[in-house]
Amino acid sequence: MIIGVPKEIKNNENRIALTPAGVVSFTTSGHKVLIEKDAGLGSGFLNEAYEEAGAQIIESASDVWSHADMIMKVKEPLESEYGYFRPGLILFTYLHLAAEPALAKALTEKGVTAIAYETVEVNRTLPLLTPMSEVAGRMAAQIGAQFLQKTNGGLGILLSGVPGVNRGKVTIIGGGIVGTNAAKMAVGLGADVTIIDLNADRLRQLDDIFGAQIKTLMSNPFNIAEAVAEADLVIGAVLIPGAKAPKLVTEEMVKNMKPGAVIVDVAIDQGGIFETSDHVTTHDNPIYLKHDVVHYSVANMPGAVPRTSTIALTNVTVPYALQIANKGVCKAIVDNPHLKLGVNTANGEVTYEVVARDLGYTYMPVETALEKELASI
Ligand SMILES: NC(=O)C1=CN([C@@H]2O[C@H](COP(=O)(O)OP(=O)(O)OC[C@H]3O[C@@H](n4cnc5c(N)ncnc54)[C@H](O)[C@@H]3O)[C@@H](O)[C@H]2O)C=CC1
Ligand SMILES: CC(=O)C(=O)O
Repeated sequence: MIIGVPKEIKNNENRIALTPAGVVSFTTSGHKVLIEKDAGLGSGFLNEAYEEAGAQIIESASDVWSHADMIMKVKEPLESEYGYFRPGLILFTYLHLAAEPALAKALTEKGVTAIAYETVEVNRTLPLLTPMSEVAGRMAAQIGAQFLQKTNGGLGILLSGVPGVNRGKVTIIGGGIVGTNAAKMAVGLGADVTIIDLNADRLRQLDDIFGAQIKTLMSNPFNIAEAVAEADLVIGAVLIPGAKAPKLVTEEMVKNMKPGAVIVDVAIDQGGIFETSDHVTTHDNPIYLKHDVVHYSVANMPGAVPRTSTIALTNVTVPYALQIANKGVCKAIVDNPHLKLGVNTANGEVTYEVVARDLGYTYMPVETALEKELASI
């Protein structure tokens, strides 16, 4: 198979979908890898390193897209890339389609087999999302601390406090991978941390991990309103896999926050959990003020720490990509039901149920969408 890796074009997206080590995994299995020139530079990987690993460096994005059987990316394709879509093309990347209706339309109109990293699921865990959630969760506490500084528009609070002065209050909504990693950093910074989740077992696990260093609360509108009003920093970390994020924090709750308090809505890639985080921001211009509250809603937070993130991401994506390359997409998804859950579109159909529901498509199981192809393997 020919695997193509274009340069990421999203604002300040410096990750790349394959490292030179990843290239070696493909070339030793007999595949050909095309890397767009300079695509690895942001992560510290030179063109020469890819060539030494056996890849071919290609000058233009369009040549990478048009010659590859499978495109590996990090972020969802942007509008300027939709023109490269064609029937039968395999796309393996983050998609977050429930928040990207135009992309869903382009993928289905062009018959792309699009496999989303974030919906590959193993025993109710999301192995291809986890490492980036670890990165974004850890960043969320650090970014919150930064924007709480008066000089950055915030309240002027040091999360640790100092002897004789209260610690800053951090409320984390969603206690999964992002939430746990945000809590680790916030506890490390000395903050007063509350984690809210809907899953009582998850709250028990968090209590076991952190003990008296955190408080836990069941997720309901009453508890959320109270914890949000008290907080200096609120981190949004809820996920319902594949689905548009629920708006758990209403505009009224945000109005009750202190002027200069900070919201970091990590869940913005699925649409965000705050009614007021109504648009995505970029690393170039990461914040805006609404009701005097600082909102940070960057959808590619790990793109700012690309060296760490590229290695962490490709550690987990390459084994799945190799299965697709070695077996072809149909045999790979038949053999691996976890990977099958990643397929969001195929042959013009939306094949992930909650994405279809949230975007108003008729859901078609992937076995039905790829019936003919599956019959011939
Ligand atoms: N902005 C960015 O750059 C990045 C964003 N993310 C996003 O962060 C979000 C969280 O991801 P993970 O932590 O990996 O997900 P996860 O699945 O590990 O955790 C989600 C948590 O939300 C909880 N939850 C569900 N409904 C809830 C409710 N109504 N109230 C409170 N809690 C509820 C679940 O019980 C679970 O513990 C996702 O949207 C993910 O795509 C991840 C990485 C980077
Ligand atoms: C998860 C995701 O969308 C990211 O790492 O950018």
